[in-house]
Amino acid sequence: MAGQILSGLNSAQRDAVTSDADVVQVLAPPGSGKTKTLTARVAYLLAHRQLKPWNIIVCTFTVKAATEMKERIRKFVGDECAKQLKLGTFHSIALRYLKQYGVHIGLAKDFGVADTADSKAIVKRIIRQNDLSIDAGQARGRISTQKAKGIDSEQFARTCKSTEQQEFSQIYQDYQAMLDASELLDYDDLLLKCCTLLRTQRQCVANIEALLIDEFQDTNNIQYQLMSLFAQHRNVITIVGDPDQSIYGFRSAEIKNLSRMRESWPDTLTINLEENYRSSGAILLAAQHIIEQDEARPPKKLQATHAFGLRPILRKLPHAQAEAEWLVSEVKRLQTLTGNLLQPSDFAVLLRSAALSRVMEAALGQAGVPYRMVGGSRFYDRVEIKLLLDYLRVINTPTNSEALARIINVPARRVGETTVKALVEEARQHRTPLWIYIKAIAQGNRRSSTRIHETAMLGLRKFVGIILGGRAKAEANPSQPVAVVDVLNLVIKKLNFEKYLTEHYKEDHESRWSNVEELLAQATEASDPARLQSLLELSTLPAIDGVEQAELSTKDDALSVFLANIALTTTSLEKAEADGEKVSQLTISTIHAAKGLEWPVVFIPACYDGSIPHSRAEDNDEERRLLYVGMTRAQAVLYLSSPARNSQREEAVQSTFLNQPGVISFFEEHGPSISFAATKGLATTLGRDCPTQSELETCKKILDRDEDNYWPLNGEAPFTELAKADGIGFGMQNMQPATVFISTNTTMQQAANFPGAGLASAPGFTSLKTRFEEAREELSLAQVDKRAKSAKVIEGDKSKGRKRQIEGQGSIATFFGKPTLVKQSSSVGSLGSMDPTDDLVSEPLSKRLRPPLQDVANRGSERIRTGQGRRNLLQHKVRNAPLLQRPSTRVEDSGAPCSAYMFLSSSPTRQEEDLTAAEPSYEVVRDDREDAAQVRSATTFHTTTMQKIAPQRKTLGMRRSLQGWSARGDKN
Ligand SMILES: Nc1ncnc2c1ncn2[C@@H]1O[C@H](COP(=O)(O)OP(=O)(O)OP(=O)(O)O)[C@@H](O)[C@H]1O
Repeated sequence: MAGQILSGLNSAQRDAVTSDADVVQVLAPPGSGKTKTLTARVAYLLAHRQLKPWNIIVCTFTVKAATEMKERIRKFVGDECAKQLKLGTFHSIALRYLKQYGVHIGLAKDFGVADTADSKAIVKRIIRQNDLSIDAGQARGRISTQKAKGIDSEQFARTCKSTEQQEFSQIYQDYQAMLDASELLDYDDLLLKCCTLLRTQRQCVANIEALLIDEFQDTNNIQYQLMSLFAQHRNVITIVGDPDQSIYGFRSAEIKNLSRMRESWPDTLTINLEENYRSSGAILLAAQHIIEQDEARPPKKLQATHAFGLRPILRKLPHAQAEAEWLVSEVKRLQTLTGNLLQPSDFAVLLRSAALSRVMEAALGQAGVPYRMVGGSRFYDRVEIKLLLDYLRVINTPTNSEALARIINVPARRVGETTVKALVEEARQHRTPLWIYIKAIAQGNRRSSTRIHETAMLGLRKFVGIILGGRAKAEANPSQPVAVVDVLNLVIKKLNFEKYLTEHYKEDHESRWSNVEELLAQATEASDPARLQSLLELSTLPAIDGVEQAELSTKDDALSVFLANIALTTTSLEKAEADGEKVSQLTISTIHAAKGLEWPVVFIPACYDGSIPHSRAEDNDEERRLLYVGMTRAQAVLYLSSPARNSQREEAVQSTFLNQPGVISFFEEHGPSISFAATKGLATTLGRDCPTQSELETCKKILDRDEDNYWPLNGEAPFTELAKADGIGFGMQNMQPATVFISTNTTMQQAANFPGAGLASAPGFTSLKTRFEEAREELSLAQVDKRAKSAKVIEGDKSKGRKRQIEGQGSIATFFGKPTLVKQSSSVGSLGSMDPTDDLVSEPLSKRLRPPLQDVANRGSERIRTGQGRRNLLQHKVRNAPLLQRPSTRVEDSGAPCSAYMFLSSSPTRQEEDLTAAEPSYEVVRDDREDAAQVRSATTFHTTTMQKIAPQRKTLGMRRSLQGWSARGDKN
């Protein structure tokens, strides 16, 4: 049995599993097998040391982790034995003890558990009753913080000094008294009371022979105390953790608990695991570089067991929507070019904030990529979004009685449930739509047979007023299309929606408001006349002789079309779910909720300041660790990206963590070329069978664009967008709403006067086409030059046949399958001592794959323009199309520098305060509240989102839009 348990473990892991030490700390970086080791140790203690399962406590951080661990242990020791383990979250184990022994500390036998909503309601009542000025949400949070520190209401009362503290202390005491009177324990109490129990009734845990804890770095003070109390008789403790992955400081997690433990048990044996079994060397190297920016952190070794693999990607995009579309095109490109070696379930999009998912969901939906949300709801399922959409639905179609009944008293306006029921029934009896019926009552044109209280009548009038106001707004200017965003803004204003969210969702109102901001951004897009027109054109069916066709117009139908798209989106999601389809799905998750998980391909979009590090984060080091956790979820391919403008159209600056000197040298600027060798490498890293070369060749033919070369590397708009501005086959009205730069000495005014093709002939205007031709020529000359140099460096290079290798990118062939350059999985490459200035040929692989620092500094547009790239590993081939950087400030023919870049946007920019980056609203709840229901399937096959209608999308991803350019590029 022991042999079976230990097989597949490395020697450090075996040492940890079989150690005779009483107290063992296994400290190790991500993917080094901590959880695997802990699981094996439990099995070992049961099988080899003959401990009884009911005498072992195993604490995990989430229910999911507990379930997975039990499953793994079951495989070693059988179902019966595994079932008897005390295995679960801290909260669930505490609850078991309190249920069984709580009477000893005066707990009622049938005490209840107050959930978050109950707790909030109690605090609110106390504040109202005492007419206090403290914000209820904050007070609830403070109570929880105090409890997490093990400070009860009486202890707090003894120490408080200021009036403000005394006020809070009063709330804390009253709150606790109310819980006690109702025989309720809140989540924090479960831990606190369990501590009290185990302190006073030590014999309750007299049987405990061993205690094991996963994710120890995220334990808080009270959990630490509980640990000591569980183990108080034998003091046999094994913990696994990684200080670099401590990301719950904002929930009072104490990273110091690790050193505290060593002080409490000086004989603690610390075992470090250094080998990473999850990620490719390149991913580890980049992640390591990021985490090492924290200088206070003790240096640690991290060794890759996989080959170097594909260098992670740090991609710049012009705006959030482009970022989402690029992401989807990369998913499809990778999936197709690897011959379906990668399935959608192999991809994860990890977000700093839940609100960021809206743009991603829309793009995935549009492309028909099935996805699921981990630990949260899809965007349109979020309460605040559903509510606002219901208002828009009723404004658009007041006879939608279903939606009307849902919102008539939300936010609460004293139209109680009984009144609503009565009104619905009366309307039904009179065969009148509910709206017509209540409007008549509210306007005094009809009397209800049920008595409606005066306050309810006021509420009803208010509601009718909002709907009528919305309708009036929608019809305000009969000659203009309905501006969906104006109607939505009106509803938000009339409902005083931000205040409503603040009052009703104390703990996460900011992230909910961010969702509202996202919906506003979407409504803004939908209000753009050009987009509306295209949408209507797409909706219009061909005329059929003899069948009368209603004519749709942007003027009257904007709101309907907006809502219909959302409805179709959600309906297809629900249908797929209802059909119980088991489809491979991409995962969208917050980084917090992704902890402990892994995927072959990981995207971390929105890497800009304000998002990560988060604008409201108090601890930047914790934000960096969060990025590190996200990056180390990736096994084979890691994409980081940042838009120049976020979804609110505000300027976004790439994350400070990624802007540090040297960081760029760990990343590619674009997605990888997927050659046969690259696919073989991916298959090796993932332990999968590789499709044959001919299968891959067939797959390749499906794609028009087999490289990540649509969006320029510098984060500006693609050439196609510029071409539109230049009138090359596109009308100005079809322009991307994003930024469009036009190098010209015309003024903004002139540009406005010369829409579309007119620009090209405006006096003094240098055609974009001309500029790009010039720039392209410059580029190709520089690259021909560079290829010649590179050919000298690496004699006999045979890579000419490769599709393209973007300048500066290490050859994929060098990453996989070439013994001289690649360490295969059997060889372990240390990542500890890389010097980026070392020479290419004589140094270890990981050094060779990094550019020299001086070149790194030169990267970006200048490098591409002049062709001075970092050293290439093998001969490269210039990319075939339009990865051109836009010409930077140039000297005009006249000799005068042309610095007056025009900045045009076809849709208005919004002025609102930055609320994009919200606290994650669906992070994993690390206690018993989390359950399987938090992983929601969201299979999508829809292609009906607003994005689909955007004309410029026709050029995206799989379709080649600039055949002429590509063809010419190929000749280079
Ligand atoms: N000795 C080993 N040989 C091969 N694979 C291993 C070994 N140890 C762990 N692994 C694999 O490495 C991956 C990561 O393991 P595990 O989840 O236990 O790591 P972890 O240290 O807990 O990671 P994290 O801290 O990121 O949650 C898993 O796929 C696991 O099966």
